[in-house]
Amino acid sequence: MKKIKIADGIHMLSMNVEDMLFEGIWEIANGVTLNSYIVKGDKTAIIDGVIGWDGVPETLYKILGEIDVDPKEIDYLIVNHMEPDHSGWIESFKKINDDFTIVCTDKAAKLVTSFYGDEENIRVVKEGDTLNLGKGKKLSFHPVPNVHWPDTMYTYESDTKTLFSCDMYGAFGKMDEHHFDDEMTDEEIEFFEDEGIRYFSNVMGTFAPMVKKAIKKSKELDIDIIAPGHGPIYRQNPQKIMSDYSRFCKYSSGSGKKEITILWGSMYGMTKKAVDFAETVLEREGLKVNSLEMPLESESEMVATVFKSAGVIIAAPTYEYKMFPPVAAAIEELGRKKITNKVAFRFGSYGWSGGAERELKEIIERNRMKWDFVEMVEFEGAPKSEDFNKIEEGILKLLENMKDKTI
Ligand SMILES: Cc1cc2nc3c(=O)[nH]c(=O)nc-3n(C[C@H](O)[C@H](O)[C@H](O)COP(=O)(O)O)c2cc1C
Repeated sequence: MKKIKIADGIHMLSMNVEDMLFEGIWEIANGVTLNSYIVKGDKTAIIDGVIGWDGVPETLYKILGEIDVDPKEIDYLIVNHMEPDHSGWIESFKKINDDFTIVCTDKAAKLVTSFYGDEENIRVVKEGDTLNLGKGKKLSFHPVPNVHWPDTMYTYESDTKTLFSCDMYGAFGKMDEHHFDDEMTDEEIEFFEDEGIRYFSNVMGTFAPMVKKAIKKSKELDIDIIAPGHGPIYRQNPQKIMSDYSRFCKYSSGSGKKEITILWGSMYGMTKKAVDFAETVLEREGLKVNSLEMPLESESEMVATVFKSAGVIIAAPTYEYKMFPPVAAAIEELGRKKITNKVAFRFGSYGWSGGAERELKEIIERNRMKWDFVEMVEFEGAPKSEDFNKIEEGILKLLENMKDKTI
């Protein structure tokens, strides 16, 4: 765990986490940070904690000592969001300090009690409530429900104009030496933008309508610094992460980069022959192609890659009268993440009956995904030259339809 000074009286405590599945599902190939914040006036508040994946709370208490904060003298725990990656240390904290007040929304208060037992000292806050810590440090609270649980809120510090945004404006990706946007190289900025896409699509995407409202709410505050619960701090250009998040909301509802993702699977290489052909057509047309072979690709990467692409090709054969299961499961997952309105094209091989196409339509319909497919191509066994012609036609039509979706 590291301590990073943000301003007089405000520190970030940050730790890198790797080799685990985020939310028990998402492979985090490049790790993730958990950020906690200390605001010290006459009184001391800790905004979100970190769970015990790195010897926390012991490492947390040690590092607090290094910035002259005695954990026993922390007055307020500001719980922006009760998800245990931020609040999981409260139980240990209670063992060393029995005189503190938890500050949170009414929905979080209920969760604090059900997760960590009856708490007497909870101060429930509503929109605009304030907490004066002294020495110019004044916090205000701004609920942003369903970003990403119902309990979530922003905490804003008016002296330094810092927004502690918790999961909002977060990104995957561990931080090494650089923690602020102005310290980062262009490569690091790009890295965190990509990791932001992966984080958003995996964790926040389902809640895109509420994220839009939260962006609006943050724009109403006078912000110099955005300090999220995961990922870098934005102090040079906090507008960047706000506009990135606005764009990510648009990816959720069908727009994307000028890229095509081919989401495919093949048992004996028949559909793969057509995938290889599609790739040559797309390369000829100058498109960036992301090829995701299922089930070899991680779910995290699959969701993120489809999410950010303006066009999608599904390539899968028939298997037991339905679609090849790993591809069908991937599309179900995209449906759960509410990735809607993509323009798409599908082709695949079958032996005698077909059935993949019917299941695909059923999944798209049931999940209300509203994907707009150009005419699908099914071929018997290996693809023949007339099948390749139809596939090429489908791709060219897809590229045409993609034009309005590319941002
Ligand atoms: C386990 C298994 C189940 C299959 N079920 C069906 C089926 O229900 N209907 C059908 O038309 N073809 C079925 N097939 C045939 C495949 O769709 C066909 O072999 C196709 O060419 C496979 O394409 P691929 O090599 O890209 O996987 C099945 C094949 C396998 C191996």
